[in-house]
Amino acid sequence: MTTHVRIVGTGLIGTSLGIALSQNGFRVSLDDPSPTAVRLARDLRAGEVADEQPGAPDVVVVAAPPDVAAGVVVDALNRWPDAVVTDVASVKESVLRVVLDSGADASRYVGSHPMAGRERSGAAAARADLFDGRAWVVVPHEASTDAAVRRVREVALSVGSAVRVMPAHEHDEAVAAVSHVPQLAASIVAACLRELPESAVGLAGQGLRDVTRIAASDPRLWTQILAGNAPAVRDVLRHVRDQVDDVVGALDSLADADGEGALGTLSRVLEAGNLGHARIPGKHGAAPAAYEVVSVVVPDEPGSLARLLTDVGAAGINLEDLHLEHGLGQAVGVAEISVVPSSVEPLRAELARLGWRVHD
Ligand SMILES: NC(=O)C1=CN([C@@H]2O[C@H](COP(=O)(O)OP(=O)(O)OC[C@H]3O[C@@H](n4cnc5c(N)ncnc54)[C@H](O)[C@@H]3O)[C@@H](O)[C@H]2O)C=CC1
Ligand SMILES: O=C(O)C(=O)Cc1ccc(O)cc1
Repeated sequence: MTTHVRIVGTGLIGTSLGIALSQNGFRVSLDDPSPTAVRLARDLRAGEVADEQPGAPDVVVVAAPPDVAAGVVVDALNRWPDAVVTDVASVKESVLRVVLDSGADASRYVGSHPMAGRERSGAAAARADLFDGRAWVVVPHEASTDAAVRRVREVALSVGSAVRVMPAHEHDEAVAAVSHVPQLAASIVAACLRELPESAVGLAGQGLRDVTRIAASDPRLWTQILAGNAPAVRDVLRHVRDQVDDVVGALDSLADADGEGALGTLSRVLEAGNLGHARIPGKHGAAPAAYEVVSVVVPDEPGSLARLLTDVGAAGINLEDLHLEHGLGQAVGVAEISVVPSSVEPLRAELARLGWRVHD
C-alpha cells in the first residue's frame, strides 16, 4: 500500500523532501501555518495541500524551525494515534526531552536529521536531489518501537540518503563539531570583512569564498540551532579558542620578541589541519578519496565549459568534482577537474591532443 507522509513545515527541507518522496511513489500531504508556503510547495510538486487529502498519515515529518519542532511533534502524536512521527530539526536532545515530558505516546517518535541543506531558506530554494548521497541521522530513544525506526529509515533511504543511527546526545556532540562550529567560524571570518576597504575585499579569491560560503545562512534559523545545542557548541568552541590563543601567542613572539618556537607552533597547527581535512568523507559518505586535479584553461566564451566536459566524458573518464576559478573581468578561467589518480595522465594527454591548454 502507498505510504502517506504528512509534511508539517514546507520550507527548504520540507519542500525538498516532499518533491523527492513524491517522485519516489509516496503520497505526500503538506501543511504549514503559512498558506503561501504550502501553495508554493504544492506548485513545486512536493505533494497535495493537507486540507484536500483524506485519511490519516502513516508518517508525519515535522520540518518546522527548531524552537517550535518539539511542540509540533507532540501535537502530531496526539492528533494521529497510529502515525509514526519524526522531525528533521538540527538539534535532537532538546526536542526529545520535550516529547518525553509531554505525556504523548513517545514510542511512535523517532528523531532524525538530514545532513543536507542550503544557505537559503524557504520552499523556493527546494531541490529534489538535496538528500541524495548525504548522511541522514536516525535518532531513536529507549522507548521508540522497531517499527517506528523502520518507517523513518524508509523515508531517509527512499530519498537517496545514507542512514546513520545514533542516540540524541551523541548526535548533538557530533554536529557541534561538524556543522555548528563550522557555521560560527564562517560567520566570524566573514564578519571581519565588513569594515575592509573595497580595494582589499576586491582581492578575494576562492579560498575566502570556500571558507565563508555558509556565512550567507539564515541568522534566525542558526540562532535557534546554536541555542538548542549550547553545551556541545561551547565545548568545541573552547577548543577552537585554545588553538587561536596558541597561534596569537606565536605571532606575538614573531612580531615583538625573538620568535623562538613560533614557527613550530604555526606549522603544527597547519599540519593538524591537513590531518583533520583528510578525514572529511567523500561522495556518498565514503572514505575520503585521494583525487588529483587536472587544471585546464577555459576561454570565457559561450559553450566553452560544456565543450570541455563533453571532451572529458568522451575520453571515458569519470569526473569526480569540478571547480571553476574565474577572476572577475578575465578573458579566461581555469577549470580544476578532479579525477582518480590513474586517469590523470590519460586525461591530460587527450585534452592536450584536442587543443586544450592543460596546466602542470
Ligand atoms: N536549512 C538547512 O540547511 C537545514 C535545516 N534543517 C532543519 O529543518 C527544519 C526546517 O528548516 P528549513 O526548511 O531550512 O527552514 P525554512 O525557514 O525554510 O522553513 C520552515 C517552515 O516552517 C514553517 N513553520 C513555522 N512555524 C511552524 C509551526 N509552528 N508549525 C509548522 N510549520 C511551521 C514556516 O512557515 C516555514 O515554511 C529546521 O528545524 C532545521 O533545523 C535540517 C537540515 C538542514
Ligand atoms: O551547506 C552545508 O554544507 C550543510 O551542511 C548544510 C546544513 C545545515 C544545517 C544542518 O542542520 C545540516 C546541514
